[in-house]
Amino acid sequence: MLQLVPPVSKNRIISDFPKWYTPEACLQLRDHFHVQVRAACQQRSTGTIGLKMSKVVVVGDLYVGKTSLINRFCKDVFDRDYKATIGVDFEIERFEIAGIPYNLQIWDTAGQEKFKCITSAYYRGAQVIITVFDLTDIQTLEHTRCWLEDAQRENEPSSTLIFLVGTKKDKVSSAQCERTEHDAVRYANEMQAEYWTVSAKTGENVKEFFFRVAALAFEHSMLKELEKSSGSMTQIGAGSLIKVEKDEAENVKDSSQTSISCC
Ligand SMILES: Nc1nc2c(ncn2[C@@H]2O[C@H](COP(=O)(O)OP(=O)(O)OP(=O)(O)O)[C@@H](O)[C@H]2O)c(=O)[nH]1
Ligand SMILES: [Mg+2]
Repeated sequence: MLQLVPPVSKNRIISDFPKWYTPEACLQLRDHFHVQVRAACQQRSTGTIGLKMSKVVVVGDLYVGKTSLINRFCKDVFDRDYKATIGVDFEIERFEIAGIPYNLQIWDTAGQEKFKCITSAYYRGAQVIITVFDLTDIQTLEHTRCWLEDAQRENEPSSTLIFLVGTKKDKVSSAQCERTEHDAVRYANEMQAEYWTVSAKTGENVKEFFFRVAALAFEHSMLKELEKSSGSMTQIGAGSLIKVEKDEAENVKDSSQTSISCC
C-alpha cells in the first residue's frame, strides 16, 4: 500500500505516560493516560487529533538556553558558542502517542528586549507555554513571571499548559541546584506550572521533559475534543432527545490558570 506520510521515528514513540520531574510542582500525578483518552485511543476514535499541530512557545531571558534546549531535543546537537535568536524560529516534531500520531510546533523566541514586539506576535494560539530560566542566574527565574504574563496576554489562560524549566544543570553543584529548586518550585506553584531542570549540554532530562510536554498536550487536546464531540443529551418536554454542546470554556477546568500580577 502507498504510504503518504513517513512513519514516526522510533525515538518519538510514547507508549507509557511520562512521569513528572517532581511531585511538588507538576500538572498532574497520574501514571496513566486519562481513562477516556485510553479508551478513545484503543478504539481509534480520536477525531482530528492526528491531523492537528499543537503550538508550543518557548520564552525567557536572553542567554538562558532556549535555543540550546530545543536544538538538543530536535537535532541532538549542542553549540558552546552563543548565537542570539533573531525574532523567532520553529521546529516541528512528530510523535506517536498511545498509537495516535501527534505533532508539536515548537516556537523558539528571542530573549532580547529589542525583539519583543516581533516575538509577542507569535504567542497567540499557544497550547503550551514553556518559561525558561538559567539555574546559574536567579534573576532570570524572577523574570519568568513577566514572560508568562506577556505570553498569556495573547491566549486564553485556561487553555494553556505551563512549564517552568531551569537550564544548565551541568553548571551547578547539586547543593546549588537544590537551593534554586526550592525557589523555583514556589514560582512554579504560583504560575500553576510544572517544574523541570535540564542540561542541553549533557542532554540530562531533555527527552524526558519534551515527552512529558507532548503527552500532557496530547491528553489535554484529546479531552477537549472528546468533550466537544460528546455534548450532552437533553429531553425537551415529551419530545425526542437533542444534543446540547457545552460551552468550550467549561471544557478545560482541569488546567485552569490564575492571572499573575507582575512587574
Ligand atoms: N553549560 C551549558 N551551557 C548551556 C546550556 N544551554 C545553553 N548553554 C549556553 O548558553 C548560551 C546561550 O544559549 P542559547 O540557547 O543561545 O540561549 P537563548 O535563550 O536561546 O538566547 P536568545 O536567543 O538570545 O534568547 C550558549 O553559549 C549555550 O552554549 C547548558 O545546558 N549547559
Ligand atoms: Mg535563542
